Amino acid sequence: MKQVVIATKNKGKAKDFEALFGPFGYEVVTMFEVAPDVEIEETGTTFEENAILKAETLAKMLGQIVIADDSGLAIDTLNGEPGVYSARYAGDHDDEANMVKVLENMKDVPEDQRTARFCCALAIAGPNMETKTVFGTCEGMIAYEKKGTNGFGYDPIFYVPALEKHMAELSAEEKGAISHRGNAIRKLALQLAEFLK
Ligand SMILES: O=c1[nH]c(=O)c2ncn([C@@H]3O[C@H](COP(=O)(O)OP(=O)(O)OP(=O)(O)O)[C@@H](O)[C@H]3O)c2[nH]1
Ligand SMILES: [Mg+2]
Repeated sequence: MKQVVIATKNKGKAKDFEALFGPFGYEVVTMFEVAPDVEIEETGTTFEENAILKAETLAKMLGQIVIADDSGLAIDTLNGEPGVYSARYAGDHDDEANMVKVLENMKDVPEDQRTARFCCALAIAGPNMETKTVFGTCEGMIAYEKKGTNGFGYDPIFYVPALEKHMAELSAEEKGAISHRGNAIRKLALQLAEFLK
């Protein structure tokens, strides 16, 4: 089976990518398989910078093409927070604490001011090629409470008006059809066949 290497240690992202790449016959390989002891420090101030950092670091180490994802939640009334710090907003990769902090910060915000979007920068890097980035978003609202058990991160508190559901109520396939990650991947689709052959 053809493989695509993703520079991630986030199991939720890996599941999202499996749903997106699986139908095209690609097996998703993550850092858990190819570089479990490697920690890449995310020192960038934008999603793109961090995605490039992760993709180029692992591509150099492995000598092969790698895709990286840097993503997060931008809430309008919080001036774009948690943004690039989404994974470490309250506790380091503590999804529960992160959601509690958002709900607490938003508890007095009326419905029409609860707009937000998920953002995803993907970088693809490898030997003898110029690194390329694409960006995808998904518009929604911050709910007043959690709903659903699928997905990861802030999915239980992210309401998707178009589907009248919280993101965590969607299957991985349904999420991929409308998500920031799915939208970014679709922008990369034309290049992917060429890069990953
Ligand atoms: O509800 C969510 N649904 C999503 O679809 C989603 N995508 C991103 N996020 C949040 O943003 C952080 C990314 O930070 P991030 O790009 O640094 O990734 P990460 O540190 O989790 O893994 P890695 O890929 O860096 O190894 C994640 O941890 C989450 O908190 C999401 N939340
Ligand atoms: Mg990270």
